[in-house]
Amino acid sequence: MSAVQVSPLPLLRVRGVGKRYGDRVALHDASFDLWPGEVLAVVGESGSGKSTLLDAIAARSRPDAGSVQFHVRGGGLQDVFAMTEAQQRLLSRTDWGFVHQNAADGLRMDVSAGANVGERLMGLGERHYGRVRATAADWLQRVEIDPARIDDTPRTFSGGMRQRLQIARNLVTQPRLVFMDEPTSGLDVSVQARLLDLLRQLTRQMQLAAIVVTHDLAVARLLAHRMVVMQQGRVVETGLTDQVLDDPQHAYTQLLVSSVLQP
Ligand SMILES: Nc1ncnc2c1ncn2[C@@H]1O[C@H](COP(=O)(O)OP(=O)(O)OP(=O)(O)O)[C@@H](O)[C@H]1O
Repeated sequence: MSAVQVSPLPLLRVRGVGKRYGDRVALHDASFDLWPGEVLAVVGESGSGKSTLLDAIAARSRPDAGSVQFHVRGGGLQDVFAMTEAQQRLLSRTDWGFVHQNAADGLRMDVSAGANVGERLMGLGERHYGRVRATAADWLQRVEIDPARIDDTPRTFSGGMRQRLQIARNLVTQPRLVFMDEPTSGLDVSVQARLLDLLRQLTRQMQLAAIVVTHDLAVARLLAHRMVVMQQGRVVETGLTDQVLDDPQHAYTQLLVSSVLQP
């Protein structure tokens, strides 16, 4: 499985990104490129710096070192941290999506499923109620939620449905890049499998680039073209997913892979 690289410029360029919390180095010198339509998994054990990396790249927290550049529509690579807050917010509402591990963090729990999806469209200036509702109903269907539930709030949804609704809310604006933080963990195994299938299908159909943080190598295997392995805040190995998983080079990756094979 390899990504199609049609653009001469990456969608995202991460260089030397680092972050400390007091004396603790949470992230050190992370660098990689992400290409349009490419899914990249970030794997590593708990505390290895995966979420710190994701939050820094998604401009949710400012790194202490390094740069993150995004290929904006109709422009070149632009330094995300040189943008104004308003520009960053616009990116988050349009070209970027963020799928949280806990769906409640990415949804408005007290408004209807339809409004959760439609709200992002309205944020982009769509004012026609009929169109917003029709698009929301269409997206509910795409994520396998019965459109008859459009007026129900996510509080009445199961964990898997909430996560699918969060995905619909993020994808309705046709973003080019979606950040996902452990999108399937905390769900039953059968629900996880269905969600993974859906994510795989949607990322392919929409030619969506994604950065998926996961501690689960099976998630990386199924979703990602390429992967980054982190240990103690450092990227210790990167490569095509199948290559890294079938022939890990770094001792830590070998340990991760063998611990899955021999539970
Ligand atoms: N707000 C914070 N204040 C202090 N230390 C932090 C903070 N956030 C993270 N850390 C530390 O930074 C390191 C990396 O944490 P991070 O959450 O990025 O790891 P992770 O790989 O995402 O772990 P997990 O899979 O458990 O979420 C850890 O040592 C953690 O204790």
